[in-house]
Amino acid sequence: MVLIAPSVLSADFGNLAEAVGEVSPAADWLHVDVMDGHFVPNLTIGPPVVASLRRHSGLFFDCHLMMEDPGSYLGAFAEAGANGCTVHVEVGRSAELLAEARRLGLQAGLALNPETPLDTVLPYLEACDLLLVMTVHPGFGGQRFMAEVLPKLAEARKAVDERGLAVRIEVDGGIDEHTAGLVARAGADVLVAGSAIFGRERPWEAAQAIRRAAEGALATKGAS
Ligand SMILES: O=C(CO)[C@@H](O)[C@H](O)COP(=O)(O)O
Repeated sequence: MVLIAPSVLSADFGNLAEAVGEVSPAADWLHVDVMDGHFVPNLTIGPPVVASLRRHSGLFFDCHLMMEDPGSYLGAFAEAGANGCTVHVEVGRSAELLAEARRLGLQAGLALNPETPLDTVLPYLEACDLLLVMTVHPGFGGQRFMAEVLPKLAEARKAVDERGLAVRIEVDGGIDEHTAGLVARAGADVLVAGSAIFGRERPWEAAQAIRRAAEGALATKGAS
């Protein structure tokens, strides 16, 4: 089953609760992009905004911490109502951060950038609930999908399945109704999309189109 996670990065920040409410019937999770201006050259939102949104939404909040020091904030995100927090393998201390996330009752995610080899996350798979394979360089919405990441995504799926793990594999960046089938076939089961949902006139329908494209590709894969 494929989960669709609209990314709030492309939503109207002045009207966030309404934007989230509008897309919710077609969303499984809400992807919350947290950027610190250091790990990535952009600044977005933090725990107070998550806490405010929590009062308006019952969705699973999937917080992607693009931060150099996520460990200092995991507790604040848990307190604010996050359900899952994903940290980047590139910042180090992965074992410690994943264990801390789980200790706080969060689903623990580990992300890797497009140029980061899969080997860097393999030692931590058992400590993860989610592996986030970035399909753009993190920091901004609306970038081009990097098809060169597809072999790494397929390798990640193979590693998770060979170990018999229930780790979800999420993709983020450039996902739309054209790329959804590619990533679903390569093994992704959580699809994050920002501009292809919130950037469209009818976000709810756009999310459904992405879901249909992913499920259609999986059905064809099953039949072939
Ligand atoms: O983490 C990020 C960007 O760093 C994302 O979650 C973006 O929000 C995805 O945006 P689109 O590529 O779907 O427009």
